[in-house]
Amino acid sequence: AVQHRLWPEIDKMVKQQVAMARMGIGECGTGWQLFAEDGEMKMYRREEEVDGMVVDPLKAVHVVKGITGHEVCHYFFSPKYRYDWETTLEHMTVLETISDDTLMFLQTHKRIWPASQREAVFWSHMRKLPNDQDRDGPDMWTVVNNSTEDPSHPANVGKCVRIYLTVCLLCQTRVHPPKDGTPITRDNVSCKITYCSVVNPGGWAPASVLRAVYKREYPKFLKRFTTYVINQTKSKPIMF
Ligand SMILES: O=S(=O)(CCO)c1ccc(-c2ccc(C3CCCC3)c([C@@H]3C[C@@H]3c3ccccn3)c2)cc1
Repeated sequence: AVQHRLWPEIDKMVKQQVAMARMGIGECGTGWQLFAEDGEMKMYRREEEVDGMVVDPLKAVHVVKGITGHEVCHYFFSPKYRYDWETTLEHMTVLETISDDTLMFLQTHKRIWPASQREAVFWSHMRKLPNDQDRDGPDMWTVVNNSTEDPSHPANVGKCVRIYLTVCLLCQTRVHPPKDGTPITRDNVSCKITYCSVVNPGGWAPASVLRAVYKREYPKFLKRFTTYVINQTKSKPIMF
């Protein structure tokens, strides 16, 4: 099949983001602060500014029982579920279906006073990754979202300020087979989730407001999304 113009960028970005997501917090350089904790979920951020704008990188690690990495990535990637779990979303459009595992989105997010409303144009790619550490261990799944230009949707022409984001959701399924050899149920699976994101707000927004928004919204987002996947999958066959 003919390669899509974005494919080389997508492939390079996915490999780079997954390599970073797999690194422990200690290996990710200094300056990470644990800013939220809820049971198994630990959320870190680093305070960073670009041209006076807050672009604090975020890294969250979470372990959720009863769901698999494939399921987590499926519900994160598919547009048809997004309004169910993404509370700051005002509008979402699929601009282009690049392939069955790669989409281009336009999203507008609810305005966060006093900042002006934001929008994002990004490609989103879902991929199963060989578990190169442990050959017979379960595979890993990832979704990478990365802002891109779209000639038919130039930045900052309307009322919305264009943000620039890079997001990586990396999922590692763990299976604890029952001792008595009975079939695997959801009690025997769990998923280690690593969520990394860098959001450049694209235009000035008060640092104190943005940091307060990040502190409030990110823990809420990950909790709400993982709870959503648990509820969507509990009565369905396990998707490995
Ligand atoms: O993981 S995703 O790819 C899922 C697809 O939707 C994604 C997550 C988050 C965003 C996002 C976009 C804008 C903003 C702000 C920046 C200035 C004013 C609006 C925020 C702020 C951080 C707060 C936030 C955090 C978490 C969830 C939603 N909101 C987040 C975009 C995409």
